Amino acid sequence: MKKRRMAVYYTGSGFNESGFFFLLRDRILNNNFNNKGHIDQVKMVKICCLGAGYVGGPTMAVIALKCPSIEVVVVDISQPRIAAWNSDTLPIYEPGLDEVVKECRGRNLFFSTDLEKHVSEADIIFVSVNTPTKTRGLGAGKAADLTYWESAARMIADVSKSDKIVVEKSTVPVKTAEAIEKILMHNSKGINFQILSNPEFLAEGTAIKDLFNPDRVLIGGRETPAGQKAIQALSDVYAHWVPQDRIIATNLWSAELSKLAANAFLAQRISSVNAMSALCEATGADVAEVAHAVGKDTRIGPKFLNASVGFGGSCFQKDILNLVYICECNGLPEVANYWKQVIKINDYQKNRFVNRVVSSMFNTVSGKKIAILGFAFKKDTGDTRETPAIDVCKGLLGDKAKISIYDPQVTEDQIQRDLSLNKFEWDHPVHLQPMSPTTVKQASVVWDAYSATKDAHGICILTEWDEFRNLDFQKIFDNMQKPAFVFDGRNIVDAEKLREIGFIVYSIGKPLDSWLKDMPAVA
Ligand SMILES: NC(=O)C1=CN([C@@H]2O[C@H](COP(=O)(O)OP(=O)(O)OC[C@H]3O[C@@H](n4cnc5c(N)ncnc54)[C@H](O)[C@@H]3O)[C@@H](O)[C@H]2O)C=CC1
Ligand SMILES: O=C(O)[C@H]1O[C@H](OP(=O)(O)OP(=O)(O)OC[C@H]2O[C@@H](n3ccc(=O)[nH]c3=O)[C@H](O)[C@@H]2O)[C@H](O)[C@@H](O)[C@@H]1O
Repeated sequence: MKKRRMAVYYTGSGFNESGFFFLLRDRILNNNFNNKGHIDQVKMVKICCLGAGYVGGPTMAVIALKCPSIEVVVVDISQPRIAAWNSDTLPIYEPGLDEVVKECRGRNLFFSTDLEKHVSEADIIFVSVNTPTKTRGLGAGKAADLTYWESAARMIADVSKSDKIVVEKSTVPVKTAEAIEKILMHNSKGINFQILSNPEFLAEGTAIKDLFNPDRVLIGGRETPAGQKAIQALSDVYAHWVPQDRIIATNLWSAELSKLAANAFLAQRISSVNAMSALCEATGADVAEVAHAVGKDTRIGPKFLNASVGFGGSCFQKDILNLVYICECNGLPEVANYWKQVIKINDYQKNRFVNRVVSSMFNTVSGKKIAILGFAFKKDTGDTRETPAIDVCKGLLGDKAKISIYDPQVTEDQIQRDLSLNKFEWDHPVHLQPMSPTTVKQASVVWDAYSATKDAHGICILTEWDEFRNLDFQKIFDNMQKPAFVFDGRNIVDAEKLREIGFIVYSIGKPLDSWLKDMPAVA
């Protein structure tokens, strides 16, 4: 069967476009034929990924682990990031990642800054670069900034000497593939490029687990024979470990839009439960009980219904803003406003939390020490992009609090940077961000929860790190100013036990402490 295909598509000194994808497919499946139809020495398929970040790094490490016959090179314009990937201290913290990288690095997984060499040698190029929210010009504050994507596409066009499959791994606006195609084809010198959309659904903190066992792998491509063959070639990579029924093929635009839709639906669930949490506090209902009862309906399901201080992370807000912009550009203002509301409720939830802290503490936190436990946007990651902790800290600093921050994975430098950067600046490659942002003097960063809480008037729990559940709260209470407050933005502490110790406790969406009931309404 494979011999016959090769005989049909292999055309002497070169390939037509279908021939390239068949050869690629055969190589992925590890059968290589020369032009006489004999098996050649195996020439490895080469994958190159542009962007060694939270997505590029773990995704490529798992492909390398699961496909030993494929050479995977991850390249980046940031030299320090590549140096870190080649060191014992990887640039991102992700459970299980060290083990995967250690097993493959130097075998069939490589990290390099030599973009042009590896792009020109690759058969499949993943592009996993930043797609931040635009801060200036048309669509500022909403549209995706495709600067990094465009420069990656131009470089691919410039250095390529052979046919390539170019895979959109970054989250991009619908129809980006069309723009990328234009850039690639314009300079193609007769080279055949096939663009695929293969959005990534991993969540940070569980990236390796998600990549090992994805709910689905989505591959969108052109509905032409060459497009379909490119889809097949990429599915063959994933088929090394992902069951066939979880690999979904669609057209390009469905794949691009599905990624934005999935993030919008997930964020919408959180805003829905957070909106309910405000009503629970007003009525005496308990949001955990409501979420449990609602989630028991199999049509709704139990996941992603934890009320919180607000969602964070690099993508939910960015991708919804992008979706809103696309709706507006397509003349759909009602649809745009519908999704905008998800962000508005998230902002409301963060403001509500800050107002609750300030109003509970006699309407001022000026000069008071507030301990911040957790700064990352969720547990098991050191990532702080768009973390609700930034807004909460800025809100408290705005009311002149002194804040003392502890997070097990986030460095002081990162926290200071986050508190001084302007909105959306954080989402550009690190080496292009402002070099030395001004230090926020009212904020200090310490290395354990007990130092953070010593002499504090209140504690805000902003990340659900497991270690915060098991703190010695009696010891903490003894070392705090009185009355001592705990504001639990993640509902992880046992409020009743803390009240027995003497704390005044606020938990999101739970019946209010009698102290808080008399406080002015918050919004
Ligand atoms: N972080 C996450 O959990 C997820 C992110 N995504 C999407 O994946 C994309 C990447 O996200 P992250 O990995 O989190 O970003 P990141 O900021 O961690 O990594 C992006 C990397 O691309 C590099 N880069 C920028 N321009 C480049 C170029 N022209 N050539 C080579 N490298 C270049 C940067 O230096 C940076 O290291 C974004 O579109 C994001 O929306 C999708 C799913 C999950
Ligand atoms: O495109 C992306 O970047 C990714 O965005 C999210 O992943 P991530 O942001 O890493 O983490 P999530 O677990 O989704 O949490 C996002 C935020 O929502 C919060 N959250 C989550 C769940 C919940 O019930 N309540 C809640 O407040 C988390 O604390 C966190 O701040 C999606 O879950 C991934 O599928 C997607 O690939």
